[in-house]
Amino acid sequence: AMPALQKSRIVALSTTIHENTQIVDSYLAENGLPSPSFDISTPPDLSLPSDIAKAKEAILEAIDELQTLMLGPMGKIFHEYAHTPTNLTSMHAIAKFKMANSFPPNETTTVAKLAKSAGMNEGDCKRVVRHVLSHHLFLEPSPGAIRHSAMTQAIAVVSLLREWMEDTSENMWSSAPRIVSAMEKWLGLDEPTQSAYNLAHRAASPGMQTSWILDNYSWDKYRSVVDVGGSHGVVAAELGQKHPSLKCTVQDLPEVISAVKTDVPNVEFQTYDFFTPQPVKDADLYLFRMIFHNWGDKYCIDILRNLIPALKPKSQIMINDHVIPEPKILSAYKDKNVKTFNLIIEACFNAKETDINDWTQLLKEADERFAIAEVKRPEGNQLQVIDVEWKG
Ligand SMILES: C[S@@+](CC[C@H](N)C(=O)[O-])C[C@H]1O[C@@H](n2cnc3c(N)ncnc32)[C@H](O)[C@@H]1O
Repeated sequence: AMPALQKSRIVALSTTIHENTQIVDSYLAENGLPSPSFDISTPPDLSLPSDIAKAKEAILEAIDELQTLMLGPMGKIFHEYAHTPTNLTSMHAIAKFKMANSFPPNETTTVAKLAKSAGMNEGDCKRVVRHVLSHHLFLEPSPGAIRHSAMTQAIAVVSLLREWMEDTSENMWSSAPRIVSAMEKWLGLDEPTQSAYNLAHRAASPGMQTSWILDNYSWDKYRSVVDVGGSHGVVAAELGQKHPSLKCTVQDLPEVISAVKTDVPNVEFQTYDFFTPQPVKDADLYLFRMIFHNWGDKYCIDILRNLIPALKPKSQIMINDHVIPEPKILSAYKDKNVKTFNLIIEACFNAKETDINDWTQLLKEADERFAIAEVKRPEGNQLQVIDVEWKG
């Protein structure tokens, strides 16, 4: 018998792209949504139901691998991998000079006019515009005419996006060139280079939604919850609203608590430094959402030990944070995001992302009575939940 013809990897990938693109396309057509383009008719964010989002993920994963294979080893390094710093330079300029905000979405401008309203040197402006045009930020419908693309419009409309771009370029990536020197110089040291850096706005980014923990816990069985480092009450506000009988306390540093604007129903805000003993005794649940990843091990241990005097037998501790998945669980495409974040937090805080073995070790080192009851990995969410029970 003839051996079955084996599809090569690149053809298998192109088939994945083809089939899943059809799924996404039919969904958009059936729901009267615009087909993605660079035009400003494309909204800043397209939310898809989970089965369609899965097809989209499959496309992106396959494209990523196919692109790497087609570039080849040297091509990948020269023409893709090494380009990141240049992208950051133009991202910095776009955000800093508010270039996307300097003319309205429906108008056409020129480099000269854009430079003037953004307060830039014309030559610099031209170089930045040329670079970002190659990434579909701005469009050039005819030579010299500059219009908004879907991307620059998103930057203009979503002010948090522009702020995030500026913040990332200035505060995070500015330390990138020094990470390797630091690795060389301070082998394994735990000190944060910067503490209490408020990343609360990241809570809104895709994959970090609060909805999973809100919807998948029987909150009604608790009477009191303390959200340690709870910022402006991202989680507590919703808890207080949905479960009025629950007593919610949000704790954070004075500068964060004093900026809490509105009166949030059923939520009490309290100034507290988590490197000092926990003042709220005997709560049913202590929540730590995106707290530990900012700190090196010895600081995490300190935070945990400061909780002990407040705990009663069977107190619950919920850790909602990044847990590095076991090798091979994520696709290379998703893994890139996780590992990038890992380098960012090393750059900013000298902290590390931890896998489940590291978490187990860390809790044990803090105190043998911290017992992991369950680890949950909500689908489509970058944050996992580690349920810990106090065996005191
Ligand atoms: C990444 S944010 C997480 C905020 C919130 N838990 C969430 O899930 O969106 C870290 C929070 O820890 C707070 N924080 C930093 N150092 C602290 C300290 N020593 N005591 C209490 N809170 C602190 C920060 O102000 C910030 O609100």
